Amino acid sequence: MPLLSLDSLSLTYPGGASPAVRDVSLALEPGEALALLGSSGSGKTALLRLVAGLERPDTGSITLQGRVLAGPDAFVPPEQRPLRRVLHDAELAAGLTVRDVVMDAQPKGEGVAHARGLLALFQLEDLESRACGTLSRGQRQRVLLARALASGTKLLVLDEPFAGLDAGLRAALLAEWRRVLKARGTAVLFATHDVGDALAFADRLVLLRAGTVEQQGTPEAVYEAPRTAFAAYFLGGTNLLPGSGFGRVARTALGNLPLNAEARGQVMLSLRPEALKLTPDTDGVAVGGALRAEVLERAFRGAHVDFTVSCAGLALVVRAGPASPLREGSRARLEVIGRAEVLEETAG
Ligand SMILES: Nc1ncnc2c1ncn2[C@@H]1O[C@H](COP(=O)(O)OP(=O)(O)OP(=O)(O)O)[C@@H](O)[C@H]1O
Repeated sequence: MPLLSLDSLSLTYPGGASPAVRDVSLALEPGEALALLGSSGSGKTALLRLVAGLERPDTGSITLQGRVLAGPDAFVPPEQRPLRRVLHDAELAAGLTVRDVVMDAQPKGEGVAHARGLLALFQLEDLESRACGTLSRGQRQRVLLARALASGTKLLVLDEPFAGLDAGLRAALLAEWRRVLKARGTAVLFATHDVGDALAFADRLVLLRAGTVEQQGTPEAVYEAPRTAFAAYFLGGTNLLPGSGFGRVARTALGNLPLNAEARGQVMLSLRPEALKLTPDTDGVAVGGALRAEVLERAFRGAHVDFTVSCAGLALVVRAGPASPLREGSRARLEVIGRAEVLEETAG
């Protein structure tokens, strides 16, 4: 049985032109980390507020551990819901020390060793005697997370939990925190607009668009088989390419391409930037299955470079290693080295 289930939830804010949440259904298993992923205004916070009991749904129901928290005939107020939340309005008493905040949130009987373990997890040991009012935003966020986890709750509801944490700390914290949540069997429902955080931290993700579920599944499943162009673009960018499917292959402007699924007739394909390979074309002679291309733009992104190239009448984004010698105006050879993903929609 799922720990938490949302069934056909809808919410329109008073004065709202359109619903913030429309007919959303999802389930969270015990110990699972589920990301609500979406751009600004897609309904992530509204969904978390519904689960926390800070909003009442217009229709639909919310069930936690078999108990209906919200529905046509039920509404459990926020303070009686067996979950911990860290939303944007979360506050910390300015005068309390970091250690006291975490100690106060622990179940009775847990001692200072338990609190220190949590402080260490969130790299707060050096700050344990500091008053909360003197902390930076990122430090406060870590205290809020430690406090939420201290209670031993089975469900955490978190809005942008990693916002305000710098990249190094974020990567270390994400991995370590995930390990601890798994060991404790704590489930997390968290909102993020950051694809990297969702892919790294979540067991499953729910992609939201204008209050509705665009697609849900494991990060791998959604990344490898996006159903729509929106999903493909949101999860890491892509190239859209029309084609004509005949089984596991489609005829396209780039030649016959292998597909991730069966397709017949006109199809729209998503071809990831990493499914394409560029090599410098020094002698102007096309070899093998390579196509001629010209580099229009080069965007250096640290770990990789994104090239926009012109090829076969298309503008394509191709990802390459940071050491690639290609520059704007370079001639190149382009090869397709990965599979194209078949989208459900036929228009881009
Ligand atoms: N109190 C409110 N009154 C009216 N409309 C609201 C209210 N709060 C949010 N909305 C609207 O509901 C929709 C969903 O908002 P929500 O805060 O859930 O988005 P979000 O995905 O969390 O965005 P962000 O990433 O910017 O926080 C938006 O169109 C927003 O303008």
